[in-house]
Amino acid sequence: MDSERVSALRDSGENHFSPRSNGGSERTPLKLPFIIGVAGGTASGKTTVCNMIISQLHDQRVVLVNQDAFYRSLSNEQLQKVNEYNFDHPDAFDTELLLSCMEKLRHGRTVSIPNYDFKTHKSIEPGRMVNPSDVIILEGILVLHDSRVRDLMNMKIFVDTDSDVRLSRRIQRDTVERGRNVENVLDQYAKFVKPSFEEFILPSKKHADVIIPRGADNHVAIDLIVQHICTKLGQHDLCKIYPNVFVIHSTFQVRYGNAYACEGTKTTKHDFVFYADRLIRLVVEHGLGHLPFTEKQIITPTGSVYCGVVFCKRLCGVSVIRSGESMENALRACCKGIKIGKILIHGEGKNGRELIYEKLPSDIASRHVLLLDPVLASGNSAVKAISVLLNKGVAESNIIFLNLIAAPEGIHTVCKKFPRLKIVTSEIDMTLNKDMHVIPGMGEFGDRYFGTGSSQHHPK
Ligand SMILES: Nc1ncnc2c1ncn2[C@@H]1O[C@H](COP(=O)(O)OP(=O)(O)O)[C@@H](O)[C@H]1O
Ligand SMILES: Nc1ccn([C@@H]2O[C@H](COP(=O)(O)O)[C@@H](O)[C@H]2O)c(=O)n1
Ligand SMILES: [Mg+2]
Repeated sequence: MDSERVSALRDSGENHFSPRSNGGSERTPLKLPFIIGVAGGTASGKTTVCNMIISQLHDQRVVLVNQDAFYRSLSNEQLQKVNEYNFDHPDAFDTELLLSCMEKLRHGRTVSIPNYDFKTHKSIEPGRMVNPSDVIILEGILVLHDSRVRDLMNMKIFVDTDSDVRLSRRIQRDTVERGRNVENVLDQYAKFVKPSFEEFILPSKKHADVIIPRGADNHVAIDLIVQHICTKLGQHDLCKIYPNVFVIHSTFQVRYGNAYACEGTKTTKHDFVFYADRLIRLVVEHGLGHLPFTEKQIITPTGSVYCGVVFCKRLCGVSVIRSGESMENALRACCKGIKIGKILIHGEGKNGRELIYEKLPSDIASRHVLLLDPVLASGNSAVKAISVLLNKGVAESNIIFLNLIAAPEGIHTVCKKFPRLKIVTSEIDMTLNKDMHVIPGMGEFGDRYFGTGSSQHHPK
């Protein structure tokens, strides 16, 4: 399999099936599925965690593929000495077959996945027919071990459960479900399971994007993962429709910050400001990366030549009062001496927006503008603010609109009207509620950031 090509496709954001696929066994792979790998030691709760994720992704088409299905069948000779066979070694699996099945599923083809019997140690015919889906979860002790398998994944998870807990669960499970006795389980554990865990499984943890301590008991981690998958499935579509929408790379730092900033009653004003400021800084840095630049060579103190870049100097920030003012400090910290203008817009509901106040640099028409507003909801205020800038002579393509959270409705509104402007955000949320608030959202951002109003601890 050509893993370089796989990475290139993924990096270009080419992902996921169309929700309007034909539903048959051969689907048009307009987009590639979102592939999640779930590894961890035996009985760590991998299967249980996957089933919880699947049940929470109720409105997505999800399929679970178990690495166990790709165990090689034992020959009669091997069966005679089954107690000497290491089922925890990478060679126990037919990884070529796993890769070929995954590649077919990834390209929208139905595949037959073998059925494995833990009592007879053999594959049994017929296999299980698996249809392609929007999300494919590949689960097993060694799914993060082989780099070719890892390269297929958009998200890598390691379920990290205490080894004593795992051993006691394994005894329980294997004596009840896999036809073993306690002595077999303990012998196999000491001879193969534990040493292979240390040699192959534990080292693969470093490849994980997310580590789930305590497995299925960790509801917070599972909720975050489900939210991330939902966001990714929605986000990629919008980024494909509007190539000028950029969602900053969703590291766990970003999700961590968003989790705190979005949390309602438990996050104090102080914590909210801390996490919001971190996210704002990331968005501002990312937004600045979209400015035009020229290359510049300099001589370093060691006399070496360094080839760097110089960004366009004619810049200004414009904050939409009041929430947008929370982003000014981060912009000032990144661009020394930057001019900052302000716009105040009034009006709620469907009756349009009114410009109340503006103070903008007199030469704004010749500048690149970073428009600051942390929440893009319906997009009506943004449209008004952008129109003010355009009326002042700013070129649409010279505007970069920075926000922390954007609703799909706001993105549609802004991007349809202003296709040349860029939007940089840290997260595209699910939708707007009837009060035009972003869901799940952060509540009243200005009140929470500046510590005013009754909603600071009870966001709507
Ligand atoms: N959080 C948990 N609490 C109690 N029992 C659990 C928990 N997670 C898993 N189990 C049980 O432990 C056993 C192993 O879990 P499983 O999900 O099959 O692990 P794995 O797929 O990692 O081998 C199963 O019998 C399962 O029901
Ligand atoms: N015939 C077999 C095949 C595998 N095993 C053990 O299963 C474990 C992997 O499955 P989990 O659900 O626990 O992840 C692995 O540790 C093998 O030792 C087996 O006992 N017999
Ligand atoms: Mg399992």
